[in-house]
Amino acid sequence: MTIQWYPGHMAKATRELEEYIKRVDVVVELADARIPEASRNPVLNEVLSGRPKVIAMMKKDMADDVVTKEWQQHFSQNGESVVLVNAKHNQGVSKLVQEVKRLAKPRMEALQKKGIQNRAIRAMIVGIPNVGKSTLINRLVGKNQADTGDKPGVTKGNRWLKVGKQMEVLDTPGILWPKFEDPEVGYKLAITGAIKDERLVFQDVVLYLIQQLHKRYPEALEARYKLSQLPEEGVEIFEAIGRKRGCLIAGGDVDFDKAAEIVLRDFRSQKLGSCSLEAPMDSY
Ligand SMILES: Nc1nc2c(ncn2[C@@H]2O[C@H](COP(=O)(O)OP(=O)(O)OP(=O)(O)O)[C@@H](O)[C@H]2O)c(=O)[nH]1
Repeated sequence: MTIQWYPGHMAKATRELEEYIKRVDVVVELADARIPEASRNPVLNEVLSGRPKVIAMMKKDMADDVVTKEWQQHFSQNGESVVLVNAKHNQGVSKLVQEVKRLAKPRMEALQKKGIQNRAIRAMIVGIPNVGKSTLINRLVGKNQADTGDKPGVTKGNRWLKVGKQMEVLDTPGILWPKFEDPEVGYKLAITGAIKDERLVFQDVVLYLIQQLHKRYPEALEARYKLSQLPEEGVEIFEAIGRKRGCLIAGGDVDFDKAAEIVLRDFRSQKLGSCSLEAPMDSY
């Protein structure tokens, strides 16, 4: 496993995040619904400075509904506020706005008592790379405002984008660096596209994906690759997929890089269905 994390980088990102959080009333933490645990960073809760937070489980359309419900319950039981979102198709977005307003209420009432009237609620979006931060911000603010922000020369970093009349969102989403001392977390982040699938470990990443699919969704593997009986070991399934798809090198051996590309592409484009890669307690 050669995917590595650079602690200096993370410390800097965390300090920046802390500064931004001081300016907001509510934090919206984006998690990938397929890997709700692996896509979050526990450091966030330590730098909230008392700000309320809602977890938006993004890409809910790509995850297994049953498992997502389990996660929702799990987070709720831990006292976390959760909303399921599919920003691509604008589902759950208004619910998220309602939840931000609900969570902000005590802070807004406190401001009113201090004589600060009619200040919009300020929210910040944070999440790991590729989790859907920009897509959500575009949904929240509407295309026009976001487009303006994209023009060269427009100063970014301190601007608030309007979300209706009562809410604003910081134009710079916070990058929440994933934390992965655990190699499995690294694999999950590579599979979902949060970190680059480095060539060196590419086959390992996809082998892990195949093992997870074998454990959780064997019928999806069988159907997609027309394998009437799945071999027992992940590496054998990997090889069988390669043969079925004609990924061969001279001498008739399987070209695992090519087979890996196919499986990863199929997973990311949901050709294998809506699959979750982790469940609370992992009771599978
Ligand atoms: N299916 C699905 N795709 C989504 C959803 N939200 C975002 N995406 C897709 O995920 C990809 C990444 O989305 P972005 O909004 O660019 O993610 P980001 O967090 O801003 O990414 P970085 O700028 O790399 O940090 C894009 O291809 C989006 O179309 C969703 O709810 N469902």
